Amino acid sequence: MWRGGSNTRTCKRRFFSSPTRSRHHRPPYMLHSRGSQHLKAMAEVDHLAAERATARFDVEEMKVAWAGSRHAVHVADRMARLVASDPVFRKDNRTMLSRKELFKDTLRKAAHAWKRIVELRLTEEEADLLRQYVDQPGYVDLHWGMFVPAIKGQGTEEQQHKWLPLAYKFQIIGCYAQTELGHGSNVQGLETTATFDPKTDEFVIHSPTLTSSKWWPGGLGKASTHAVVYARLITEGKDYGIHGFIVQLRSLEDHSPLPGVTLGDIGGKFGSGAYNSMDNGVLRFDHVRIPRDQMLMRLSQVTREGKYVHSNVPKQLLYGTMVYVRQSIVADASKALSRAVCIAVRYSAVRKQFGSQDGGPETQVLNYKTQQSRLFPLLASAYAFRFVGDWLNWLYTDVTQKLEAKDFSTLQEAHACTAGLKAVTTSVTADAIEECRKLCGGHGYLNSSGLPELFAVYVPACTYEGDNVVLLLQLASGKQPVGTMAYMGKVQYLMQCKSAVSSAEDWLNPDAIQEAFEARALRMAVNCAQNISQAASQEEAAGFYERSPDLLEAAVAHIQLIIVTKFIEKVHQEIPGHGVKEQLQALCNVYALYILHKHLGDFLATGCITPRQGALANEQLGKLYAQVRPNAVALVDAFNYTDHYLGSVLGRYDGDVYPALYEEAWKDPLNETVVPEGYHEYLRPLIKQQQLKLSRL
Ligand SMILES: CCCCCCCC/C=C\CCCCCCCCCC(=O)SCCNC(=O)CCNC(=O)[C@H](O)C(C)(C)COP(=O)(O)OP(=O)(O)OC[C@H]1O[C@@H](n2cnc3c(N)ncnc32)[C@H](O)[C@@H]1OP(=O)(O)O
Ligand SMILES: Cc1cc2nc3c(=O)[nH]c(=O)nc-3n(C[C@H](O)[C@H](O)[C@H](O)COP(=O)(O)OP(=O)(O)OC[C@H]3O[C@@H](n4cnc5c(N)ncnc54)[C@H](O)[C@@H]3O)c2cc1C
Repeated sequence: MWRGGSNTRTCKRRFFSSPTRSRHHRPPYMLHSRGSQHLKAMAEVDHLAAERATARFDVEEMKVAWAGSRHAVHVADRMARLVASDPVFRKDNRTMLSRKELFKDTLRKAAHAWKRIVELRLTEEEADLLRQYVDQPGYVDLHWGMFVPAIKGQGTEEQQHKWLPLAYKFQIIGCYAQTELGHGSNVQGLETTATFDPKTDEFVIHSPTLTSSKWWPGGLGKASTHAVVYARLITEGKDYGIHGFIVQLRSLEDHSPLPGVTLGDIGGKFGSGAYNSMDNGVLRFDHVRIPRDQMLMRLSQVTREGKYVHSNVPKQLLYGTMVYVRQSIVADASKALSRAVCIAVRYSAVRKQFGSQDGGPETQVLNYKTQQSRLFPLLASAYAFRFVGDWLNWLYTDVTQKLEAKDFSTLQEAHACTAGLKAVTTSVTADAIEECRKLCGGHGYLNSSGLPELFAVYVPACTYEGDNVVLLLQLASGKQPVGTMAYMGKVQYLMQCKSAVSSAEDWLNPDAIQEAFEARALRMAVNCAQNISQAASQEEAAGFYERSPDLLEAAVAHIQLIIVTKFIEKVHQEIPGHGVKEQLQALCNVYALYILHKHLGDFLATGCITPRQGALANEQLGKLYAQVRPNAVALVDAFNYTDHYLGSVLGRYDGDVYPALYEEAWKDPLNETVVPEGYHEYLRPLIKQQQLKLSRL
């Protein structure tokens, strides 16, 4: 939800309380009852009906393909409607609230969501969806998304037994306090200390410097009572590096900070509304004592005597919570992207410009080839990210099960894939939301389009949970040709193969696409490896550093190959529903050929394809856009988003955009009075002064 709070208060103030408000200042259609009846009648018209009629596939079945199962469609539908119909979850003035009002509104919504979850005895799946549709970043995201998973992943059974029930019932509220003012990406560089005191069997948590202040954790600033704090473990005079500790921050009686704890909010963030609903916080410790058993001890322990014992597991398991969150961020990318694309496609079908010579209808902007070539790749990317997200979720579940059985063989692959996919999908999505804003012309810049706030909320995903560049470099440092890197085992073939494409249609062959993408990714990786060894005769690290810009591009090529591969695999599956498979096939081809066209330099420079084959790919892309065009609106309908969730007058399901835009404008606080505040102080004297000057001439 992008906006929040009750609309009643603003309406009353707007229409009945203002002494300076003129009746004639209302929108014309609100002046008499006939006007509003007319508006109602208009609202019943589906302005996009003609678009929906041209779809060549079964939209209901596409909803199933998008959601993953019939059950998933059904549950999502119920939860979305539950939220949309509840006045507490209204979100039509969020960008106009002050920071304090917005934060209080977030607390209110979170409390109400919890009440509904308990009253309706919702399952975990339903509760997650309900929170998703409430759609306002807040402390609960970190409580459920990071605090609980950190305890589950890094706590012993006893610790889980003690802390999880408290967290599940909201008897405590937790956040994830890792990043510090001086260090975020470099986790090993964190400065907060946890020194074991064997005399009292406690850890002393301390912030030795200003730069060691915890800085950024969501939910920390005002809401959390507890945190999982990452600190350097020091025992018997030795520093054992970063470990997690459960630390109580605030009183459970009156919410005041506990002795030795200094904490607050770090201040306003990018955009109005947006992520300002979240209380990202600052936290300092002055020798705060916690019992020894509040160190998360699944991976390593400190004994009563102060001895450090490390279980026989990779130390990177400490980063497990981040891997978990990165895979959910990939799933989320397709949601954010599909929302923006849904708005832009529907509005582009409604919006008309030019094309009429004789006063007849103008052209829908969706019919312009340039609009299609900017928009349809984003539509295809939304589907591509959805399916690769499903696969990543499978990979994560698989690695988790293996870890339970002490099999760590796929840990590195899971880290590389989550890091790389998180980086690529969030960067593309952030850029795509901005592109959708431009695709909606001037109206896209209005808050009521929903796009500015969607962008402002989404864009930090490129930074949080690992800066995208840092994560891509992690991927680039991967060494073994296993899992998704297995194609590297075909090095001899892929280094010399030549694409057999000789016509535009040949690019519809998934094998041709797959081979071109594999050869490009492999050749870029091999080029990097060769350049690294040439750049640094003595040390590999120096060469890696020197060639890191090229490594980034090679990492992106590898991730794009994974996305294309998983889309192709999806389309190969049995997919029920008239025309559904064909549409997905077309979108898969759009995605792959668009990437090929956009990165043509890579494909040509590595000699995977010829310039002529590149031109044929572009020719085929144009044909695919024409194939997508009649299905575009139905393809975004398949996302199954309610108007409430979309939060956009431009993306309304019925396409009745103009009355909605007009009505929204009048809700702005500036329109509460006809004559603005400040007129008598600043405008009138100015005008009068000028008039006086003129009269003297
Ligand atoms: C919460 C739910 C979210 C859902 C998302 C929905 C979004 C919806 C929008 C709004 C809703 C609001 C919700 C928003 C939530 C925001 C949450 C944000 C929370 C945070 O940001 S928490 C802080 C995150 N911080 C980071 O990510 C830091 C990044 N840095 C690192 O990860 C590491 O420091 C590093 C990986 C870059 C380097 O680590 P280091 O120990 O120095 O390691 P290296 O020497 O480079 O590598 C050593 C070795 O380890 C391997 N390795 C590294 N990491 C991992 C890992 N995670 N798993 C496994 N293995 C790992 C590495 O490859 C090396 O291996 P090798 O030796 O080469 O074999
Ligand atoms: C909205 C939001 C919510 C957050 N929530 C939380 C939370 O709940 N809990 C928490 O602990 N943290 C949280 N964070 C912090 C977040 O995880 C960090 O900001 C993130 O990991 C990036 O680290 P940094 O800020 O130190 O960036 P820096 O590492 O300082 O990055 C600055 C620049 O340096 C570049 N750079 C850094 N290292 C390298 C390198 N090795 N090679 C090349 N370039 C490099 C980066 O690409 C970037 O351009 C949040 C951040 C935001 C914005």
